[in-house]
Amino acid sequence: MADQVLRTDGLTKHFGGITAVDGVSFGLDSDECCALIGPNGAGKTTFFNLLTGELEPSEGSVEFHDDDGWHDLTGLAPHETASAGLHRSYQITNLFPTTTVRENVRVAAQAHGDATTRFWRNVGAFPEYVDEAETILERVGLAAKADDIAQNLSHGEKRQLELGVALAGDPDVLLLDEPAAGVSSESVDEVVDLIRNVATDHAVLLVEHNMDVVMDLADRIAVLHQGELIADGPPTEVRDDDAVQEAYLGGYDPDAPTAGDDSGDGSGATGEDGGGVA
Ligand SMILES: Nc1ncnc2c1ncn2[C@@H]1O[C@H](COP(=O)(O)OP(=O)(O)OP(=O)(O)O)[C@@H](O)[C@H]1O
Repeated sequence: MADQVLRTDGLTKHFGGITAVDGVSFGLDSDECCALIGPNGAGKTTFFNLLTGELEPSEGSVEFHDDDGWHDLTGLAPHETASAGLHRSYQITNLFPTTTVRENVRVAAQAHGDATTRFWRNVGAFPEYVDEAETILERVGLAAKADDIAQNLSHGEKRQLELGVALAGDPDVLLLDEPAAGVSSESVDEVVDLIRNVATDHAVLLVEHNMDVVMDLADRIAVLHQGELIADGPPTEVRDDDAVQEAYLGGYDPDAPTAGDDSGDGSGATGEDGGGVA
């Protein structure tokens, strides 16, 4: 078994009277693709925000492991957790819409590199970041679109680019927030293949409502419900867990025909085509 790269201990976040994340102790191995699932309001986004430092925990800790051992990330700012090796893609697109595909990745690479405060200046002076961008675009399947303007990409391609942006700076851990959300059913397989590829050399923690994607990709599933981790284990075991069925999956059947809108309403798990099953 690989070593852990990330762990939380008793991680908790209160918003006034609401406990969004409630004493979560969780670990992620360096070679693992783990899915974090749960109904709307379960605390998944808050948990991500606590990991990256976008929110400060009320209690508990976040630690990250590298060659020098464990480091306490609790309460660090997002740029500090990113420097440590924790990168995130967002549910809401986070691209520079009017610049090129290459430039989106180049800026991210340079922001994580030494020239942090100069990332808009003089591209020619930093060819290594252009090279890094080219390599990443190759990997995410967008090399042929490098000169396209980001806002002109299809939705699926924007998801590929977001993954490319998250890969810039060579993180150890990728946190992916609904990477298949809004992607048409024809393109979901491409996104799944891409994440599977990226997961071969990164630890991946993904939030995803599409249970077909989750069952396809995840080595392990962690389930949040009302801020608490109610299950954490192998996919089939978690899928068949009574508490998980009741809290979220509500009769999810991988073989059931699916129909309906592409996004689902997020209140329960969806099949590949977004057919509600809750
Ligand atoms: N900034 C905030 N202020 C107050 N309450 C918040 C804040 N952010 C989240 N919450 C509350 O915390 C709880 C967890 O929300 P969170 O967005 O983390 O859930 P989620 O599992 O990501 O949901 P979704 O699947 O809809 O994205 C919810 O009750 C939400 O209303």
